[in-house]
Amino acid sequence: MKSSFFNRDVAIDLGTANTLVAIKGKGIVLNEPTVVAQHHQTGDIIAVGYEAKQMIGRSSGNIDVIRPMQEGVIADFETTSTMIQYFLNRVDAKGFWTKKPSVMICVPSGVTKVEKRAVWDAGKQAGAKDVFVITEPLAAALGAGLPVWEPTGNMIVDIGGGTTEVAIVSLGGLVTSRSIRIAGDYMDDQIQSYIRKQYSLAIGSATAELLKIKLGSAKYDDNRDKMDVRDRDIVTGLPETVSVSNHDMVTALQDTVQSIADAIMDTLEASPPELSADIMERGIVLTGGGALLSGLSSVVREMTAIPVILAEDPLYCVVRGTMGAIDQFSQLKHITNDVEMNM
Ligand SMILES: Nc1ncnc2c1ncn2[C@@H]1O[C@H](COP(=O)(O)OP(=O)(O)OP(=O)(O)O)[C@@H](O)[C@H]1O
Repeated sequence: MKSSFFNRDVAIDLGTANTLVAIKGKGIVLNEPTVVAQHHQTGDIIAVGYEAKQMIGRSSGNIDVIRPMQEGVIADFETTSTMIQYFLNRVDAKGFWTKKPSVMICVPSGVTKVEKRAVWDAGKQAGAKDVFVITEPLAAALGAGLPVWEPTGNMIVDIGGGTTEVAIVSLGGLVTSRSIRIAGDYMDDQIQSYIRKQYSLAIGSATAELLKIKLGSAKYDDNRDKMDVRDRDIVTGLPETVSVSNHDMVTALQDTVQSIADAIMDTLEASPPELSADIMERGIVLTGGGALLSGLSSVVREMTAIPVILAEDPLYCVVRGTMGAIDQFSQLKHITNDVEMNM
């Protein structure tokens, strides 16, 4: 059923690590890191997105490089709001709409009413006609193509940058959900502290992320090459090169993987027996960038004894589902609080 509310529809996935913007009929038109660089004294915006991410760890005292979303919550209201406006204006500059668009923004499930309101204000200030807010697990489930409308339990596990959101969806709404602050950023932190402890080397978060993506896995993989990492030795203070192996990565990441499996089991235990029986049969669907960690699906399958399916294009499920929620808005607004409009 199509809604008549929207003219030139825009979907925004406001993620801890990345912000994506999609336009109906055009697809994803913007995909940038959720990072803003500001002048320390004046607060003027110097760079947003990729340009700002390059400045992390490299800026002078005059520039603050901020990640305004952290651990699934809006850590910096004003900067988040300015960033949304900046991204919308940038998309608008490409001339995608002549009339004011309607915007559906996806936010982490942990955000408060006040934070939702701030997001809503930002959309309005950027020139949106109507602003709608949807919570992340529902968007992820829609984007992964789960049959959310059916009277059957579907489990979605969205492993993003700041949070892992585990939810059971049935009949168009979240029946039960859990959000833990253990996801991609936490994996990077674990890698940084492992390398510091094991090799006395202080590496930055960007290097840790690179190690995770290129060498990391949830289980040992002897086919992976080692990777040389050069940074500052914390004892001598001099530059040093160490050779990091896949075994190092698995050891560094094992607690994170265990925590994700525990969150899945806790959510299952809290769900009505009929729904958990559905999930045990149908399986768990993984979305989000963190789900791309090599071998994660099979390790979670071993730990939970439930089939695990990695969604197609896990990094794009949330924005795809946010766009899908626009089409299904008339249905959603009657049955769930996970989609709200015009606060
Ligand atoms: N191939 C990969 N292997 C492991 N991790 C990856 C891979 N590709 C991306 N990631 C990680 O995925 C995370 C970003 O995922 P995503 O864009 O889904 O998060 P987000 O939506 O911004 O965050 P959140 O959902 O917490 O708000 C980052 O931590 C990134 O390092």
